[in-house]
Amino acid sequence: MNLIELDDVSRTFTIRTKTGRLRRERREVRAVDGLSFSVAAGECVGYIGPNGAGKSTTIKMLTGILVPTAGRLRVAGVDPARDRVQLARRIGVVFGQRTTLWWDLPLRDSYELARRLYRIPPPRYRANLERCVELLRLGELLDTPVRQLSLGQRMRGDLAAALLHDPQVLYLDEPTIGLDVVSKARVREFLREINESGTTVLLTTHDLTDIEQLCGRVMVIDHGRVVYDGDLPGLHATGESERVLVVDLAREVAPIEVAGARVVKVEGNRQWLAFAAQLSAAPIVAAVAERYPLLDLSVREPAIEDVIARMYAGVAIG
Ligand SMILES: Nc1ncnc2c1ncn2[C@@H]1O[C@H](COP(=O)(O)OP(=O)(O)OP(=O)(O)O)[C@@H](O)[C@H]1O
Repeated sequence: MNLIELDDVSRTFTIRTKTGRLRRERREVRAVDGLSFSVAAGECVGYIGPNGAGKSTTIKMLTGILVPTAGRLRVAGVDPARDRVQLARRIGVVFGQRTTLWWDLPLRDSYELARRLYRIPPPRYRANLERCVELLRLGELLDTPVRQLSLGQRMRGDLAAALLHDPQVLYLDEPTIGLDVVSKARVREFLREINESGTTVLLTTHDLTDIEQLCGRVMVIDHGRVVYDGDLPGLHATGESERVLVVDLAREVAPIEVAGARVVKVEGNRQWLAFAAQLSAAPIVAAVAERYPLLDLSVREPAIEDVIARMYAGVAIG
C-alpha cells in the first residue's frame, strides 16, 4: 500500500524583482517541476538534494501548507491541502531548525497540549509517552522548560511530540543538524526503532550518514525533479563519489600507501585518504593499522552537493 503518492506535481512561485528605480520584473520559479513518486507503508526514504532543490516545497505540499500549482498528491489517502485537519492526525512533522514545543512550558505540558489537540485517548497517550520517554531517555527532562534544554534534548523532545498521536507518516527535516555525535546516534537509533515498528519515514537531510544508517532508499531531487531513486551504494556508484578516511599517526611519516585508497592531504601527523564511497572502510583501516602507527581515525562522508556534482559530471543516472 502506498502512503505517499505524487503524480506530476509542480509548484511555481512568482517573484518580483526590482530592475530599475520604478521597474519591476516578474519571474517564475519552478520550485517543484513535474514530480512523480510513491512511498510504500513502512519505508524509510531519504529525500536529499542541494540547497534550493525543492525539498522543503515538497514537504510543505505533503503537509498541506502549500497547494500544488499542478498535479495530484495523496498522503494516507487524503488530499493534504483540502483535508489538512484529517491529515494532521495521520502525520507527524519534525523540523530540526524549529520547535513545535512551547518555549516556556515544561516538556510534559507541551505533550499534554498535544494530547488534547489530537484528542488522543488517555490509555494510548500514556503508552506512547512511556515508550518515547524510555527510548529517548526523556525521564529527567519532562519537568524542564523547553528553553532550558540543550539542542539535542530539545530535538528528542520534538520527536516525542510528533509521535504521541501515532502518525502513519513522519516527515523529518534535518533532524540531526547541529547535534553532537552522541545525540545524533541517539536520534538515529530512535528513528530506526520507530520505522521498524511500522511508521513510514520521509527524511530530508544534508548528512549522508543519516541516510546510510536509516534509509534503504534515497531519492535525490535537483531543480524540482527526481534525478536518482535507488539505494545509497547505487547513488555513490553513479557518481563515483569518494569517502575520506582521516588518520592520526603517532609520528610524521611519508604519505601512506595502501591498496584501494590514495592520500589527498597531509598535515603533520594527520593524513587524509580518499577511497570509493561504495566500498567498506574496514580493509583500508586494517591495512593502515597493520603497517603504520595509527592513533585515531574517522571517516568523512562526501557532501551531498559533491555527490550530485559528480553525478552530473557525465555519468549515467540510475
Ligand atoms: N515562498 C517562496 N517564494 C518564492 N520562491 C520560493 C518560495 N519558497 C521556495 N522558493 C524557491 O523555490 C526553490 C526551491 O526551494 P526549497 O526551499 O523547496 O528548496 P530546498 O531543497 O528545501 O532547499 P534547502 O536545502 O536550502 O532548504 C528555490 O529556488 C527557492 O528560492
